[in-house]
Amino acid sequence: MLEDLKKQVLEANLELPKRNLVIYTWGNVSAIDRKTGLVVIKPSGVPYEDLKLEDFPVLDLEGNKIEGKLNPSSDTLTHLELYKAFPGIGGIVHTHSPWCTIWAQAGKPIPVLGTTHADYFYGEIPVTRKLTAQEIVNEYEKNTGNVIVETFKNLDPNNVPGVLVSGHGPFNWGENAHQAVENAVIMETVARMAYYTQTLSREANPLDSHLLDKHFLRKHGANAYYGQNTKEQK
Ligand SMILES: O=C(CO)[C@@H](O)[C@H](O)COP(=O)(O)O
Repeated sequence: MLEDLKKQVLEANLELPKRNLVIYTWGNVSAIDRKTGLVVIKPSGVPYEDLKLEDFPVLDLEGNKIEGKLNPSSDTLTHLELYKAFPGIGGIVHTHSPWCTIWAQAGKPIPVLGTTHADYFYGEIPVTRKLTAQEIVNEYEKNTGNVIVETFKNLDPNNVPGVLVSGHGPFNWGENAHQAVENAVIMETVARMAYYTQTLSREANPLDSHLLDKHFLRKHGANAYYGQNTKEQK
């Protein structure tokens, strides 16, 4: 089981440079086994081309290292806070992919300007508030996770599988590491499309809520709570 999880996380990490989401050793992917609560994450600072299965640190949700010689990613505590707060997710990815990072640095959420976005994210892609000086100085990575969880207090992370950390970059998640990376690739594409849409037309408006429902629901099923609009449709 743990070996399968390591294989999944290795493959998902190798997708990041392949999909042009990272350069050098930027970014990281992790996954969790919900039965044991064990997390496998990319080792810190290792070039993607040098990653080997035996390199992957294994931790518990409190951050105690169970296995692995190398140090876990510097973003580990952020991943762990998200696994604790979002029980439905099985994999997380963080990158500095350029288009999402541009929106994160501008401190702006990505509006739903088209059906491509609506197929994967039920609403705008939110941006967190900035961390306070205190939150940066003390437990920065843990607080980065906390500010993401705070951003989702009225949002379902299963319906919006990503966020922009203000001044930093994107975090995405999914049922497993592969789906988390797929959501990261899609969010990077949507970020670029939204940037150019707004450049072309300052009047570009967020999608009509019925169209948003239609596109998101037909892909993700009508069981989850999607807000007032969907209830009106029933
Ligand atoms: O967000 C950051 C740095 O700001 C990280 O994503 C690094 O880019 C990768 O760190 P490791 O996972 O190698 O520790």
